[in-house]
Amino acid sequence: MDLTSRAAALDTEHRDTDLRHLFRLPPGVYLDGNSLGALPAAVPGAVHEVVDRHWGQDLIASWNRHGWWSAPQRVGDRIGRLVGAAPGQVVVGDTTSVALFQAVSAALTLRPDRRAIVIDPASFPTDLYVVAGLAELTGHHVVTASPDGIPALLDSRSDVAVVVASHVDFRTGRLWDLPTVTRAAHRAGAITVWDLSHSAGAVPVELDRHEVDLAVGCGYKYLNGGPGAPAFTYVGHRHQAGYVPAIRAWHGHAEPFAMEPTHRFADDVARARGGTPPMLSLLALEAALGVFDGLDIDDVRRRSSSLTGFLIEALDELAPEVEVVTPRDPEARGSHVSVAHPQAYGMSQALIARGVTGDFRAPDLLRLGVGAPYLTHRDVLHAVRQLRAVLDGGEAEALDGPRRTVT
Ligand SMILES: Cc1ncc(COP(=O)(O)O)c(C=O)c1O
Ligand SMILES: Nc1c(O)cccc1C(=O)C[C@H](N)C(=O)O
Repeated sequence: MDLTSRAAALDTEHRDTDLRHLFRLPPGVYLDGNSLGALPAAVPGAVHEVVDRHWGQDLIASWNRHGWWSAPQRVGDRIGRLVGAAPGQVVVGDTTSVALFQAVSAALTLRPDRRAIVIDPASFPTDLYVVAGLAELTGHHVVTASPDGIPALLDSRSDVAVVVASHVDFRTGRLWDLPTVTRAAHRAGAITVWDLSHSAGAVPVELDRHEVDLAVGCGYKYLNGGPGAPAFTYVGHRHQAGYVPAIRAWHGHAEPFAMEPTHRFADDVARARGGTPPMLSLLALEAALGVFDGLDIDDVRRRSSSLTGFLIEALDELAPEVEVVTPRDPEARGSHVSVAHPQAYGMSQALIARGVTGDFRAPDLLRLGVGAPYLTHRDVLHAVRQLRAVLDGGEAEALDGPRRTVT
């Protein structure tokens, strides 16, 4: 079957999970949902309501009347369903960087006699920076290891307090073996902190089932919460009593309105709350999560695997000169596909000019993110055909100048 017919057949096979009607999509093909997810159609109205009625009319009463106060945990539970966390273990509020700082700092206090933090050196830079800064502050030392090397490393040392790793590598799209790394960490007596930014809303995580300790993740990628949407933090039930993050803010106090001069942690996951959350963004995220109502994360995953698999197939057939660096094994792949090419920057720019938005990651990667609910196999094929045209027309070479991109 040719690629056009395959795309049509696969779109028919996956028609139940085609949720494009729930999004506002501009013309073209958007392959950057792993950086900023598309706009769910319900969000503009919800934000208007929050600004106009909650803020504009009801003002301060909205904290109770419109459930502002309970939103971090209410929205957290909705994200929890997507990452395999039973209610009462997820809160939403800070940026991912701050959430990670808080989670790692709390993990260190759970293992006070250990001096090492292990982190994947290929982590998203903010994770490396946060961990390095925290280690400097506390006198811990940082040891780097790729997730597939972490179990062996842990078997050889007894000083590791925390293991920090991303479930999906933001460059290659490699999906790491979370259960194996988590089990190895537990054997070694260490706490795991997973960054789920590139898996939440795209890949099943099953946090409770795998007894993950702590996790954080972005709200604006596959969860489609919008630019600057707050991040989430997961604190497994068994760690809640001992969860003591470095920044003790008043929304995490046992009795915030007692206005006591000293901090006392709430005795549930509310203790992971920070200061006042960004309410407009938080409620935009809540509206965006409506896309997943009635949908199981396994349904999203099936669609995503089919789309990324077909994307690789089309690249192999139509653009064999680019090197697919993302695993071909669907079990080892997140929801984006990256290709390496010396002119990847020019390719990304030429594709954008043709209405296909992916992104460039230095030094030589073109990343194609698949927000499965709003993409079709036809879209994916169109994108690869545009890439073929870019290569044939020498467009990548022409545009491969200074790399000024911010995305
Ligand atoms: C794995 C990972 N962690 C964290 C972040 C970002 O953190 P923040 O929301 O603080 O900018 C990103 C993307 O920007 C990411 O890909
Ligand atoms: N968070 C971003 C931002 O504030 C500006 C530009 C891009 C981003 C991203 O999300 C990048 C993304 N985490 C990545 O995987 O590269």
